[in-house]
Amino acid sequence: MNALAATNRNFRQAARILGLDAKIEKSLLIPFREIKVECTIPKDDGTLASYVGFRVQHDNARGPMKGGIRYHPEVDPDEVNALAQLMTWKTAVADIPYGGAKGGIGCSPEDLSTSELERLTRVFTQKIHDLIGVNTDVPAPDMGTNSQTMAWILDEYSKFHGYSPAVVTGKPVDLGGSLGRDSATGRGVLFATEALLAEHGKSIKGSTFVIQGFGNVGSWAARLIHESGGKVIALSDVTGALKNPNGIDVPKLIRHKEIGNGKLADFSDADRMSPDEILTHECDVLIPCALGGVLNRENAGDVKAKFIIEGANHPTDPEADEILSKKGVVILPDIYANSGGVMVSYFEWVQNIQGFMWDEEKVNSELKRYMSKAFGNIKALCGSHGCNPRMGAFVLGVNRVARATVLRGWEA
Ligand SMILES: NC(=O)C1=CN([C@@H]2O[C@H](COP(=O)(O)OP(=O)(O)OC[C@H]3O[C@@H](n4cnc5c(N)ncnc54)[C@H](O)[C@@H]3O)[C@@H](O)[C@H]2O)C=CC1
Ligand SMILES: O=C(O)CCC(=O)C(=O)O
Repeated sequence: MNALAATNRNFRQAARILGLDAKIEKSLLIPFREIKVECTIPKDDGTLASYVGFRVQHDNARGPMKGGIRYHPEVDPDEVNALAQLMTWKTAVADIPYGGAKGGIGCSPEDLSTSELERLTRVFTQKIHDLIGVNTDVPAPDMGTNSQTMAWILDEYSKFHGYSPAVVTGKPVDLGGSLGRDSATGRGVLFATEALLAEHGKSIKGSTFVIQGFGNVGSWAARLIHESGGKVIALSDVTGALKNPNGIDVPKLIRHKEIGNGKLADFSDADRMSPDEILTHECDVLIPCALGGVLNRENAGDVKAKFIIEGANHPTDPEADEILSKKGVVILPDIYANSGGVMVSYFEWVQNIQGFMWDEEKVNSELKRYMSKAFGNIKALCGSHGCNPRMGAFVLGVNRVARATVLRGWEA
C-alpha cells in the first residue's frame, strides 16, 4: 500500500473512533498547500542537471508547519504528502505548538559533490523562500540531509529576509542550533523503548535489538542502547547488514564509519548477513530507522521481534500492522517513537526566539519529560478506546488538531 493510502487509512480510523464531523475530516485530509518546483543547477563538470523539489504544508491549525527535508531518489508527491500529514499528527501527539509539513528533492545525494549539493539546496531555497518562515513553516533535516544542509537554507533565506536563525532547526550549533538535536531522534527512540519495555517488566539491559538504518536516527539509537546495556545483535544500512549474537561493538562501528569513512558492510568485528533477513532476525526489539513501507504483507508473518519501535517514518504498512498485531507484536508508532527529533527542534526554535541557549542536560531532560508525557497520554487512550498504540497516538493527535480547527472557526 502506498504511503499516502496507508496514512489516510490510519487517519480515517481515528476519525471514526472520535466521531469526527465529516467536514472536519475532509478538511484535515486536504493539505494546506503543495509546492512543486524545478531546480536546475550547473554540475561541477559544467553540464546542467534538473531536479524536482517538493514542500507539502499539511496543516497549521496548531501553529507554524514543521518537518524535515529529504534528499532521496524515491521522493515523490504521495510520499511527501504522507510524511507531511504524519508531521501534523506527530507535533500534536508531542503537544508542541506546530502543524505539519515535509519536503524533499528527488536526487541521490551520494552521487553529488558537496558544492553540487550546496547549489541544489540554494536553488530550492530560492524557489520556496516566500512560503517558509519562522512563523509559517520551519524545515529541518531528514534522510539524506543534515545540519550543513540547514546552514545553506538559513544563509540563502537570510539573503531575502534578513538573518533568521529560527527559520530552520537542526542547524549547526555555531549558527544557533540546539545542543542535543543531533542525537535527539535516537534518544527519543531510547526513551520510548525504555518506557515500553518497563511496562512489560523488561529493560534495555538484558534485551536484544536489531536496527535497520545506521544514519542519524539508527546510529544514535544503537549507540544509546549500547550505552544503556542493551545488546545490538544485528544492524544494516544501504551498504549491507551485520550480525553478532554476542552484541556488536557499536562505538567501534561508529569509529570505523567516521574515521576511515568506512562502509558498515566492511566492519570486520561482525559477520555479514543478507540485508533481506534483518527485519525477520530473532530479537526482542526491532527498530526500523531507514525507509518507509519496509514491513509489509510479504515479511510481517516472519517477524520474530516482540516489540517494534518505529524510528523511521511509516515503516509498517497497514496490512503488516494487522498481521503483527495478530501475532501479539507491540508496535510504538512513528508519530510517537521518532518524535524526539521534532521535540528538540521545537526547543531549538524556542531558544532562537528567546536568544538564550540551553545546556545539553536541560535539552535531554526536557526531551525525556515530553516523551514520557506523550507515552502516558497514548497509553490512557489505548485503555479507554481498547486500541493499539498506533491508533491511540492517531486519536490523540487528530483530536488535538480537530479541536484547534474548530476553535479557529475553520470548520464551516
Ligand atoms: N533525522 C531525524 O531527526 C528524523 C528522521 N526520521 C526518519 O528516520 C529515518 C532515517 O532518517 P535519518 O537517520 O535522518 O536518515 P540518514 O540519511 O541519516 O540515514 C538513513 C540510513 O538509512 C540507510 N538506508 C537507506 N536505504 C536503506 C535500505 N534499503 N536498507 C537499509 N538501510 C538503508 C542509509 O544507509 C542510512 O544509514 C527516515 O525514515 C526519517 O524520515 C524521523 C524523525 C526525525
Ligand atoms: O525536526 C523536525 O522539525 C522534523 C523532523 C522530521 O522530519 C520528522 O520527525 O519526521
